[in-house]
Amino acid sequence: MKLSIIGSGYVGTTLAACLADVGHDVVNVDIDEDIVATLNDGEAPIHEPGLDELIAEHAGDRLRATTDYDAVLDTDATFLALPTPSMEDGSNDLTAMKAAATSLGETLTAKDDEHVVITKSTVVPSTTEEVIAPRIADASGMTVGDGFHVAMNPEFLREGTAVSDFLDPDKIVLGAETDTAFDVLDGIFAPLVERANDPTVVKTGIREAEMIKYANNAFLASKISLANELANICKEYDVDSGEVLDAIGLDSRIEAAFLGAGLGWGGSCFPKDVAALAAAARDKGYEPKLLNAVVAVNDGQPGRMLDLLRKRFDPAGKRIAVLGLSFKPGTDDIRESRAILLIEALLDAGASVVGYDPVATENMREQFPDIDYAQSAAEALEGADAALVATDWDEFAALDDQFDEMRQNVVIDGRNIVTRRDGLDYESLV
Ligand SMILES: NC(=O)C1=CN([C@@H]2O[C@H](COP(=O)(O)OP(=O)(O)OC[C@H]3O[C@@H](n4cnc5c(N)ncnc54)[C@H](O)[C@@H]3O)[C@@H](O)[C@H]2O)C=CC1
Ligand SMILES: O=C(O)[C@H]1O[C@H](OP(=O)(O)OP(=O)(O)OC[C@H]2O[C@@H](n3ccc(=O)[nH]c3=O)[C@H](O)[C@@H]2O)[C@H](O)[C@@H](O)[C@@H]1O
Repeated sequence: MKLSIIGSGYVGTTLAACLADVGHDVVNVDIDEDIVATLNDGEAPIHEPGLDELIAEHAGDRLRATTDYDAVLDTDATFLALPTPSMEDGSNDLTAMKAAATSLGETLTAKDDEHVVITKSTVVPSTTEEVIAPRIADASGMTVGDGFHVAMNPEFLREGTAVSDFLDPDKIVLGAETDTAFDVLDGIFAPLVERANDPTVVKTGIREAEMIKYANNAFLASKISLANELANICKEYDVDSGEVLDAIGLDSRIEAAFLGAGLGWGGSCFPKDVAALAAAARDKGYEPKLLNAVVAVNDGQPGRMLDLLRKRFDPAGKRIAVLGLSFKPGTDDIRESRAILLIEALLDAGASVVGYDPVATENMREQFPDIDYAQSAAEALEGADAALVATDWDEFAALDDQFDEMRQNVVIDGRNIVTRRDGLDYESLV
């Protein structure tokens, strides 16, 4: 099939490369000329394992990019993969979605046959039908179900494993209200389903599809916060939380994934999506008590880590190494990284901070240009009074002699990853 994708960030680019790889002709439309040029040069505009290879293979053939919305005219369906960031009150900022819907509608006036518009972005229930569709209709002069159709296909990929998550998903959720829209969705995903490891295809309504995405992320974030709360209680009773969480994860009703206790969840999605779901609930007069608590537990973890440091000494004037700056291992993305909160708190307390991360240093330097950055964990530890471990990069598990170069031997581990050994004043957050 011929497909267009508006927005070429983490999701749009992965979607484009993977849909080209399963045999579709794909064009990416983005307002960012640099991204378009990079894609047309056969390179990935973002860092994701496997993405460079797919783009190099298909660019100029089944995959191309442009800033010109007219490219959608030669396609059967358009995905909207635009950012939906948080506003002050937590609700979605739909500026990009609205702008793209209007541009798309204006373009579709020149299209003779029916077109299907698929929301890929994470949006609260009713957005596709009440915000996106009316804008396309107004700008195109067409009506939903006659000229164009809308659908919703939420995305569950994780950063760092985006390509493999997309090509081998647990489930594919297709939300639509018309047979035409379902037929097009079937045509798009059939080659992927055939190639993947037997994913379940969930066919549902548009609002249900929108909600499934939030429910998925809210559940995962809640699971981590519950693990953190249990681990915090374990710590009060000198109980090994790792053993407890590993054991409960053996229960097939609980399952081991996302029980990793520690500094909590960050990234571009969990914080934004839990906030948007809570705001959407409040908008309808429902106070989301559990979601509020899930956020509160998460927000409390960095402060607990600082308390463990303060138990040793006042950080004012001390040199503190922050190991790990990205929001999780395997990515250079620092959005909502817990390390940011640690660095802010350390600077407020008058400490001098040296940060180290295998790949995220340059991104963090933009946010904190005035702290020190080390080229290696060993360099960060040299002369430091304490080390705070913020991200579970594998290389931190292998640190050993490097700790001997610290001025004081305090190691506070926010991810339970450092190998404990004699000679360290080691304490895990949980
Ligand atoms: N990043 C992730 O891991 C996941 C993100 N999502 C959701 O997918 C959506 C997109 O997220 P990302 O890809 O991370 O965003 P992103 O910020 O990486 O990329 C968005 C792209 O849209 C482009 N853009 C903005 N306005 C435009 C317009 N009017 N016309 C054309 N292009 C425009 C930007 O230049 C940018 O390249 C969000 O709703 C997000 O919540 C869902 C699952 C995973
Ligand atoms: O909606 C999204 O954008 C995506 O959000 C998450 O993906 P992502 O944010 O890339 O990364 P995760 O691996 O889920 O990690 C999120 C945060 O939770 C933390 N985490 C994860 C797992 C765990 O056991 N403990 C824990 O603290 C990580 O350190 C990280 O800060 C979801 O896992 C994806 O399914 C979803 O598509």
